[in-house]
Amino acid sequence: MRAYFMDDLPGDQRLPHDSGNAVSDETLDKLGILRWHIPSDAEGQWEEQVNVIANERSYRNRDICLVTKEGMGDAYEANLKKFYHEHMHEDEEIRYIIEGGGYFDVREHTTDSWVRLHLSAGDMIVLPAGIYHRFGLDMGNKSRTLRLFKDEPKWIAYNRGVETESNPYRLEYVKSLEVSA
Ligand SMILES: CSCCC(=O)/C(O)=C/O
Ligand SMILES: [Fe+2]
Repeated sequence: MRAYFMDDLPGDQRLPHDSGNAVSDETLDKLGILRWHIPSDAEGQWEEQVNVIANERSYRNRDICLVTKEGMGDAYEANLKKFYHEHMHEDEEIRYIIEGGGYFDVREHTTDSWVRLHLSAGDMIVLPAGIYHRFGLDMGNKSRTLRLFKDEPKWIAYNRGVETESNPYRLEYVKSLEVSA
């Protein structure tokens, strides 16, 4: 996984948009982002390692999300738009990339700039509840991603806005940033 500040220049969102400023592990830790690399081998041994993390962190449910034109059919364009719209969730966003790749962009709170996390096969991340983020494909146009959940699989996105600013999970996340500052 590579982490860097985005350049915010116009152009295809699937391009790297790399400003050349890398983001340190310390910054990612402060943002509350957990990350691992577990090589995605054909024998499926990766799943055993993912299961260890899932058990430790009580992730009881899972599904696979295939983000491709073929996988999503008529819903493809609408889903891509939805995923790339800045939002937060009331649960952690736990993702393991089985195949392909993509960008998880997260907001760095002190500057409100986008930090781009470029994930490829074998990368696993946990985004904390309440963090503003978005997801987009890279130029490979494909991601097969394992999604883990503490409870039943669900996907509820709260788009950034006045109302979401007072969401209790957002407030709790903002408070956690103050404590770690
Ligand atoms: C690659 S998983 C689909 C995108 C998603 O679940 C999400 O919440 C993006 O922020
Ligand atoms: Fe999300």
